[in-house]
Amino acid sequence: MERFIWSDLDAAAKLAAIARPTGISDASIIEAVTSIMAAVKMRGDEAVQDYTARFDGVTLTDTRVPDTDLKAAWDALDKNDKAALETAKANITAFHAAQMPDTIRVETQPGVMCRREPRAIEVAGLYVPGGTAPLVSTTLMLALPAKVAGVTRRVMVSPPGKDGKINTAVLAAAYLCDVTDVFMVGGAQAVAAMAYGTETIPKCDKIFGPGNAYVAAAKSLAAQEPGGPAIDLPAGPSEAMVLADKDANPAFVASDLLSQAEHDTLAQVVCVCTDTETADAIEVEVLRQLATLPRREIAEAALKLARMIVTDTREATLDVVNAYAPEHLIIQMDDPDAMTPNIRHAGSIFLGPWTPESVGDYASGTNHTLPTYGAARAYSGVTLDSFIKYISVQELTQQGLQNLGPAVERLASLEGLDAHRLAVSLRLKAMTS
Ligand SMILES: NC(=O)c1ccc[n+]([C@@H]2O[C@H](COP(=O)([O-])OP(=O)(O)OC[C@H]3O[C@@H](n4cnc5c(N)ncnc54)[C@H](O)[C@@H]3O)[C@@H](O)[C@H]2O)c1
Ligand SMILES: N[C@H](CO)Cc1c[nH]c[nH+]1
Ligand SMILES: [Zn+2]
Repeated sequence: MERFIWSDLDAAAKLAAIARPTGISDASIIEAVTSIMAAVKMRGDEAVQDYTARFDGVTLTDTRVPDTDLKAAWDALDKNDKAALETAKANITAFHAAQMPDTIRVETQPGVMCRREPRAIEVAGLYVPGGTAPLVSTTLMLALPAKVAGVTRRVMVSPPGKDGKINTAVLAAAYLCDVTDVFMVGGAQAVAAMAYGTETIPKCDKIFGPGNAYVAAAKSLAAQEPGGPAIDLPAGPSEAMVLADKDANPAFVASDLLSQAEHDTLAQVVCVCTDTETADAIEVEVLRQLATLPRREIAEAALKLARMIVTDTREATLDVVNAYAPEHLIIQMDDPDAMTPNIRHAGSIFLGPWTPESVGDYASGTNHTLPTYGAARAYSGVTLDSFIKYISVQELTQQGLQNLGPAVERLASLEGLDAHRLAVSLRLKAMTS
């Protein structure tokens, strides 16, 4: 891991020390994704099939997964796997159901009643990654809140494997979470299909979910289209920042760093440590654990982008966090929760030695679809609210319009919009005639 002593760095060197990998925003990725999206817009399913053959290596004439396959996948699942999925489902459902918003009602002044009513999105497109690992858990993280929110149509896409099928455990999870439609499509072509609609894949109102650099680029391009879908958030290759002090367990810290490094060659992991000896021990542990991992080639590539930043105070440590805005922030320091109020930017926080990052990835109840690449400065991860929008409603009594009308007439006049003013004036006049 490249090492930096924070207090030795000037402002520019600090920014360089916490720079994101450039590969994610490569012009070549944007160019490739732009042409995939244009082709799917023009040629629909035919283009989706061409790209599936090119990128996933399978020729599919029908991408829809029949409902009977979802049930069969669930029935065939090992009972311990079923139990684990059910535990995750219960916790994720409980945490997201508690986020259900109520109608807000305010009488802003006498006779002027305003309210805000929640409504679920009608058609949600859920992207479940499957390029290098079948992310069974992402099915739960997207489909459960969508169902709790009341989304009518919950459309899931995921890339097919070399056998021309979606991984069975992903299909079983789709059954458990009551997904309404499943299609075997991945990458930018899947996002394009949900953005524009094809002969078989419905056009979605909003597209959700994480993915690699191609998926993330496709979502952001789709959101820029006039009349295009909304998107949840920029959720690209995974990131973790672990904060450690002299008492942190180096093996625990290393395991959290590696758990995100193994996701993608473009994943970035950063350790911020207040003690040089502990930093050394963490690096030794990273190499020791790395050697045991089946996905060590991916993790090894990601570790080339990794950073070890040595700070001398808790305040300096917090400065690094807020400047980086990590997707995951794991705090293995004394009194970790005392740091939370001073953290302005992070997707999800994991406090103390007994909270490995993996619990949030799978089953604590929080959502693992989280903002990457510094987007935590402005975005939250997926919540129940991501599947909900709000309609505002107002109703005035006669007295209400008498009270408020004169202000509205003045404001309309200030803007030179006389029809607006008249809509009030003629009603006020009607009250007195
Ligand atoms: N931020 C989050 O909340 C979060 C959560 C889970 C996973 N992730 C990230 O999701 C990603 C999953 O990536 P993945 O690759 O395993 O699966 P994926 O499903 O995101 O991507 C696979 C697809 O990428 C496309 N693709 C691959 N190479 C291509 C190329 N050269 N040109 C065009 N398209 C190409 C293919 O269509 C393939 O089907 C990882 O980066 C992981 O870190 C992020
Ligand atoms: N760490 C990922 C979010 O960046 C989520 C995930 C799914 N499976 C394992 N991990
Ligand atoms: Zn993970």
